[in-house]
Amino acid sequence: MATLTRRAAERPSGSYTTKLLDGGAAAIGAKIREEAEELIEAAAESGQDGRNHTVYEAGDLIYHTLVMLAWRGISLDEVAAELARREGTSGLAEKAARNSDQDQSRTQP
Ligand SMILES: N=c1c2ncn([C@@H]3O[C@H](COP(=O)(O)OP(=O)(O)OP(=O)(O)O)[C@@H](O)[C@H]3O)c2ncn1[C@@H]1O[C@H](COP(=O)(O)O)[C@@H](O)[C@H]1O
Repeated sequence: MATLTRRAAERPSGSYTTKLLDGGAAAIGAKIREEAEELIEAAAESGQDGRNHTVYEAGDLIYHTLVMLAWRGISLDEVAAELARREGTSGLAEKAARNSDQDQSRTQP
């Protein structure tokens, strides 16, 4: 992440990360979408080869996600704080609370 933050500030030529950063959210987002698809496909593959492939594609997806954060000037600490804020709240409970908030705002004038 420190390397990617430096790339975002300095934009050296000959860097793949610089090329992505210069393409902005659209270019980085397209790679994230592509790598997410590849991760899903790899995870469905069986055996040790499928496992290794999944690790490889997860690395690609995480790298491109980190590039998006660097492009937005967001640190990993900020994401860690968001995850810490969620700690202990089940996704099901969080979703139920959100749906109940939406129902209330629909019934209130
Ligand atoms: N961790 C990574 C990393 N993971 C994946 N990739 C690149 O992400 C791309 C993945 O895209 P694909 O698999 O689709 O490969 P491709 O078809 O060649 O890619 P496209 O031309 O279609 O974009 C490949 O070019 C990989 O080399 C990465 N590139 C860089 N890093 C890290 O970022 C650092 C800085 O890299 P540079 O900015 O390029 O010097 C490196 O030292 C690494 O630590």
